[in-house]
Amino acid sequence: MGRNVNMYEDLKIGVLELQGDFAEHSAMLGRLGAHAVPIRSVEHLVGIDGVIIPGGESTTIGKLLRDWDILPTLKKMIADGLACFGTCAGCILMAKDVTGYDTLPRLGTMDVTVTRNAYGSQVDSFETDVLSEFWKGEKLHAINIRAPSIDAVGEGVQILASFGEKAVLVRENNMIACTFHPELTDDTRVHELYLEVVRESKNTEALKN
Ligand SMILES: NC(=O)CC[C@H](N)C(=O)O
Repeated sequence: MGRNVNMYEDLKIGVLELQGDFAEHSAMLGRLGAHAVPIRSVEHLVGIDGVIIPGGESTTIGKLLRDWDILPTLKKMIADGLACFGTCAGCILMAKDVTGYDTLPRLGTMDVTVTRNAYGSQVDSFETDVLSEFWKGEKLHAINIRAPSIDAVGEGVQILASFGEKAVLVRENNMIACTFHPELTDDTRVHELYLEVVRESKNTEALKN
């Protein structure tokens, strides 16, 4: 489509590799020319321009984030403006409120309320087209695997795509989250949007210094 893939080659994006579909995120970043940096310990966070929290099992990823002592540092970096993108379990880990799972160790940086497994169990996983307000009503194909739902969003949260009454892709300042899995499709739009958010937060950071 005439896109210059090298436009993101200066960006180093940490991909949390504790559990889940991190490899697909790294592959997507590679397609867009950005560098994927595996994050498995707190030292790996040094020098990254953004971070991706993949889909998987939020209870497992949350526990490992806590037990491997990555959680407090990463949480602070995101609160201080590091661009963060979470898909599915990643969205759950970013949510301030998780219905019925108050004690789930998580980042809790985004002003949204989510419910885990909102559409049922693994066998109820489904694919559908959703409406993307952000891309002016163009369709976005959403793969939902034991997906959470976003039930409420705070004032500072923009809804970028929705499915029926539910927001499925949201942004709050330096954070974006979705309940589906764009990394499992050929469509690079959501990752490109994220890399633009990374670029913006990097520029804001540069202005501060
Ligand atoms: N595909 C996914 O990331 C599923 C999320 C999972 N149901 C959880 O609660 O963590």
